[in-house]
Amino acid sequence: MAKGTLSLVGFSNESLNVNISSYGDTITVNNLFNTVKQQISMQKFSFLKQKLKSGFSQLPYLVKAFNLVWQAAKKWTVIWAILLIIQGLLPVATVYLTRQIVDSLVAALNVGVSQEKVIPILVLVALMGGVLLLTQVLGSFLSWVRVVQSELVKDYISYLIHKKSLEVDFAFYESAEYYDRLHRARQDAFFRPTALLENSGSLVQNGITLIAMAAVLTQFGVWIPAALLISTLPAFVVILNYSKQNYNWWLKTTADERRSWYYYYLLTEKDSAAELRIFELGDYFQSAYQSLRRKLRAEKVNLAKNESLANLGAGAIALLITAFALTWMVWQVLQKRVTLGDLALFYQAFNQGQTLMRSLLQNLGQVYSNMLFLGNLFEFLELAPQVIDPPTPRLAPKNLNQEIKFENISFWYPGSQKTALENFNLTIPSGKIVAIVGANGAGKSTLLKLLCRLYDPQQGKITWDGIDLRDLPIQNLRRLITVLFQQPVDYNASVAENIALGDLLATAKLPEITNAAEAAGAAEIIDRLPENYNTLLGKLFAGGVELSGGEWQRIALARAFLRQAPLIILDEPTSAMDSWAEADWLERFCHLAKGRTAIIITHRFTIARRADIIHVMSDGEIVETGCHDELLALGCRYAQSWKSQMQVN
Ligand SMILES: Nc1ncnc2c1ncn2[C@@H]1O[C@H](COP(=O)(O)OP(=O)(O)OP(=O)(O)O)[C@@H](O)[C@H]1O
Repeated sequence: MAKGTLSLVGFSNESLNVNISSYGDTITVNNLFNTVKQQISMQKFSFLKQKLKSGFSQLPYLVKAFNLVWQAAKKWTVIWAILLIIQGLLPVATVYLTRQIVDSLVAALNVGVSQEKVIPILVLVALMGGVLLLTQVLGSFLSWVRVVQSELVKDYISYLIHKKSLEVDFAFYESAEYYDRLHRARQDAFFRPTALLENSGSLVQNGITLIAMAAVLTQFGVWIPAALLISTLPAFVVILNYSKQNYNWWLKTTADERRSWYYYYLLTEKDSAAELRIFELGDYFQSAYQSLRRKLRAEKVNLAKNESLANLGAGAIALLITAFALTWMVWQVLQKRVTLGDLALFYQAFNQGQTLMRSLLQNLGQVYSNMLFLGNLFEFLELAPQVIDPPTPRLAPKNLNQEIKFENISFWYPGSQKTALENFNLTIPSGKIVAIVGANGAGKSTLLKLLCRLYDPQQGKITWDGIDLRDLPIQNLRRLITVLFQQPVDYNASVAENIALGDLLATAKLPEITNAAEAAGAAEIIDRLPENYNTLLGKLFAGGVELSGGEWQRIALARAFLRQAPLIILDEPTSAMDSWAEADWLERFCHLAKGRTAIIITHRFTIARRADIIHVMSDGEIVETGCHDELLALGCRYAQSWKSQMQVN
């Protein structure tokens, strides 16, 4: 086939002529432009539609934000709205009074100054003074109202964020996405709703003043309010554009921002202070922080520079239009078509109108920007947990009478490819001490998390005396269990409070607290403290006393023991204890656990040997079961590990 060349030989608005030379024909593509134009306008239209759609999609947040502010500060919001309306009308009064004063002065000067003429002028001046004073007074009152309102809103938002943080699944805390969301939700959330309200308020207030000013200006020509509007449009486009750009930048940099916070935390907190010194990691993390900040700062500064330049351009256009309108008005005065009072009124009204228009558009831009940011807060507040109460819960048992059963459980952590437990079966008989031993990563702690319903298994079920755990109200189930976690929390509070936190429902008295401390082997440690049970623990607050790892562990054990739950789960309860303390503790524990069911997850065979039943776990499966002697006789994993631990000891 001959190769053809394609050349453009001419075009008009309506048609395009294309010559395909090898065929010697000139093909006129009639109405091609029309089609292209249509397509462009369609594209423009759909772009505009998209913009409007994305703008409108933020609108529900406006309603939600108002609702949030309303819930937080009803009375103050009403006062605020009334003040705004009054403040919106006051500038118009000022402009009118200015005209009256100038015109009365000109008239008085023309006919000669007399008492008759001066008194009304003085009244007008006094009125003007009154209006200005009222503006000041209302302004001050309004700023106070805003402070009250925003403090109430801040606290209400904290409440909502805390409530949601407690409500979401435990799994959320293990995803970076959750932290990004939380970071975004709380970073600006405290001031955005009030800012949104303030912007909307100013929008209304400025709107009222502007409409009144526009009405005043219309008497000099309809084109003047139109010129006002046009002069500020470029600024509006700049505001909208940069609000979106700033927001997108903020979204994009959340992970980097969080990482910089993390470095900041490592550099300033106690948890990392020792390692940073010993391994000389200070400079390393400081330079990591600085380089991240440099990158973020450069991007932010660049964005701000472009915004300033765009604002400068928009300001220049506004200035040109103002100059034109003023020149026209001066010309009108010279032509004696308007009075000097009119010129004063015009100047004031146009000037104020332009400032108002700019701030009105700025308000609109800020409303838009605040809505974008608030979207994150509302998205966060809408996170729905998966581990929830059943629609028709079963009556929660008071005790464990028969057994807990893991039946064909398969479980993998959200986002993980590897199954932590596969087709897993286990029975925990009531009233027994059951030890679970096994290598790191065998799945021991996972059992604990499933039992407390921090997660639900993907397959199979766990039953409590035959009742599926998912059929019980979560809170009731958790009240049946007391847990000592592998890394318990060291609360910076008094010893008594640290222990009492184990069961707030029981409002524990000192005798119960001391009993729990005795059982955990913590009583002697507490007796040595300066104020015994009233001693403040931790170094976060003045006067606090620091404990060793093992001492903290015993306080946490006491907290777990305080809760009179039928099931006790202990995850590595003696990992921070010396062997003497461990033997002593074990004695007490076996006594305390009598009549209750206990699951002890441990690497220490000295603990495991005291259990009624020992399960050996490996790779998410139970590989051996029996009491200590039976497992030794079996001569497999347990027996080998026992021997090697005994040799080491
Ligand atoms: N939050 C998590 N997300 C993804 N995988 C996890 C998570 N927690 C644990 N795993 C994985 O699940 C498996 C079982 O972990 P688990 O913590 O139950 O082990 P373990 O027997 O308690 O170990 P250790 O004795 O070290 O405490 C491991 O392979 C671990 O890597």
